[in-house]
Amino acid sequence: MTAPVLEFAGVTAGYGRTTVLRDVSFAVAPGTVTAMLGANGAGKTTVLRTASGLVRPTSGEVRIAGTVANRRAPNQRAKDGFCLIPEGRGVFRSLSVRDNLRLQVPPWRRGEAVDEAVEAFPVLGERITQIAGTMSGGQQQMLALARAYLSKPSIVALDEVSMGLAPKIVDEIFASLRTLASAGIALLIVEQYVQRALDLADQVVLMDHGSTSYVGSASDLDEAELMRTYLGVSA
Ligand SMILES: Nc1ncnc2c1ncn2[C@@H]1O[C@H](COP(=O)(O)OP(=O)(O)OP(=O)(O)O)[C@@H](O)[C@H]1O
Repeated sequence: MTAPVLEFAGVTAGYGRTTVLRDVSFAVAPGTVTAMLGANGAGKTTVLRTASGLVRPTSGEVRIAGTVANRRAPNQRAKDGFCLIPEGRGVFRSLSVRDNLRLQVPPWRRGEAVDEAVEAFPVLGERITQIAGTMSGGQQQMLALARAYLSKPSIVALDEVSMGLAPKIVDEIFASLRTLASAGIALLIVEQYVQRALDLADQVVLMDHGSTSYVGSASDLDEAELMRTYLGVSA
């Protein structure tokens, strides 16, 4: 069987003396979409930061492509196939769209990279010479997704990519996420639009006060469990 692209095995982690994640375990299979949901402060961003190497576990293991990654630095994890798109994007704001795309790939791929990205993300084709920082938030987000697409990672983790965007733009972002998924890239999505995330997801991880309260298929998810996690009420 192929190893999960990302796996947490009993991970406990936090900031300084503050423990945020407690005994978190889940796995993302290659080419699948996982939605990580939970109330504000439940620890979702901390999971992504721990996966990317910005936060180190105090116990448990983070594995990327079947190899223990606890001691691997963020740039090494990127080489191992893990790509994080943080809240607030990840584009070079002072460079053009074209240069943002070209810089994402090694020199010998630069010629084809722009065409490849524009084919998958046509919106960028109309703006290829525009300075990234002058584009709208949604367009910049699309550029960040296109950059991720070009680096051909095995998994892209996304933190609230639709934050603050108009609904029509959010639709476009979700269409782009489908493009990534259909290219065989696994996704780990932290998203405030719960229903949209569920529509895309194969698996759901529910976070509740730093622990998982549900890890399983999206279709088996009990609505009462979801309500409990978000609202702290028993339905
Ligand atoms: N740098 C930090 N130092 C100390 N505590 C932090 C730090 N960042 C986050 N925390 C704490 O960790 C807990 C989990 O935060 P985290 O951002 O992971 O949650 P979240 O589920 O992503 O929430 P939200 O949906 O509000 O972004 C919170 O109690 C938060 O205050």
